[in-house]
Amino acid sequence: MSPRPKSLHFVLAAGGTGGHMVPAHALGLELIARGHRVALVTDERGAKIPNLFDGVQTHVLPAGRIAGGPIGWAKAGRAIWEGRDMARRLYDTFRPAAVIGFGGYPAMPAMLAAFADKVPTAVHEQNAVLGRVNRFIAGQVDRIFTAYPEIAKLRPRHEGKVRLVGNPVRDVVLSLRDQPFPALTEDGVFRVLVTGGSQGATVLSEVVPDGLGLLPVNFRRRMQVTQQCRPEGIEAVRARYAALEIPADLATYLPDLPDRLGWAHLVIARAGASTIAELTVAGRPAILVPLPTAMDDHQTANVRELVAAGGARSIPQSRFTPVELAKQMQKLALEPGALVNAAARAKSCGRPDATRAMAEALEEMVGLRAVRPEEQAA
Ligand SMILES: CC(=O)N[C@H]1[C@@H](OP(=O)(O)OP(=O)(O)OC[C@H]2O[C@@H](n3ccc(=O)[nH]c3=O)[C@H](O)[C@@H]2O)O[C@H](CO)[C@@H](O)[C@@H]1O
Repeated sequence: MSPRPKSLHFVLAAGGTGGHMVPAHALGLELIARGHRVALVTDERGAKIPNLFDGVQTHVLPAGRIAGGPIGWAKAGRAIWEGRDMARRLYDTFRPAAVIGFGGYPAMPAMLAAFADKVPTAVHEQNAVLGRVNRFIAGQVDRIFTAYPEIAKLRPRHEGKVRLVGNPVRDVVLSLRDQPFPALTEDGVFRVLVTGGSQGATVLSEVVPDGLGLLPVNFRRRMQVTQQCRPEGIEAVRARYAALEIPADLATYLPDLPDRLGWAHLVIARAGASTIAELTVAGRPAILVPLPTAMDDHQTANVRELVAAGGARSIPQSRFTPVELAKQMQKLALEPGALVNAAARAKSCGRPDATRAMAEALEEMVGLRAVRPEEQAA
């Protein structure tokens, strides 16, 4: 056991989607539990996500999106510069030992300020493809934490600073790992969780109810659905499930999603990085529909490992129809043993140690603890 490190300050900088904020939050709690102090830098959206970072000092920075031609770039440049100055003022008083970026545009000014102030830096890449902001600053940071091994292969020149840790998930998701897969009986309830990531997904509202409606009636009668819907589609989804007589609990956001995950026999979802991390930590089989417009098609890249392991099926959005969904559900849910087998395979892809590994590597980076020999070899 290494000696207890002294308390330091860490700044976490994350764009405002759940995909960036959830792993930042998990790391933040771990650092606080280890006796450190944490400040969060994000945008307006990130500061409003319910139940995250309550009690942690939060700073909203202007963040420019690099898009829209020369006028857009000039506007973005001004916002980033202004954000960088604000971050430097924060660092003057907060004195961070390191600044850790989780991607997204608000991370950019925080990282630029850290470079200017010569504060040690790290980024965490949740996806199987390096995101735009992370790619831009990869050459300058001290560590690149990744969730997928592909990143080191794609960027050989950064290999020495890449650490494969996985995606940090909430403790309540971690606790699901020790629980058995929910009992499945031929006449028992079959529970389905449908989620489109932190912003929801219209295509799931349009296709899933009709797809479930095509399943054999004796199976449909046993089904219970929890579905996260976009607000504009929620009433149509409610009406469709009522017509199909499938009990469905609908919400635009599920703050208790981890409990619902523990409850579910099958998940139908987008392929955001945290969703996949949660499925693999908990060990839940899934049918995934990667978002086709995700930057560099990163959601398609995210599903590869899990699909190859047999823990999920992936359907490209262009082929995601009620008939295709029903077909895949029959294979996964109605063939004896297939679901439990897929659950075990999903679990084999989990990296439940991500948060602790990342916190330890950060402490090592700022010189608080020695690297153990087995870590050096990893
Ligand atoms: C639309 C988009 O660009 N999505 C990107 C965004 O993630 P996005 O936020 O869409 O999706 P993720 O799957 O990564 O994360 C969603 C998180 O929100 C939580 N959740 C979701 C719905 C809900 O009702 N309740 C709830 O708690 C999930 O449990 C999960 O922890 O960043 C990820 C990480 O860079 C990327 O992989 C995604 O492609």
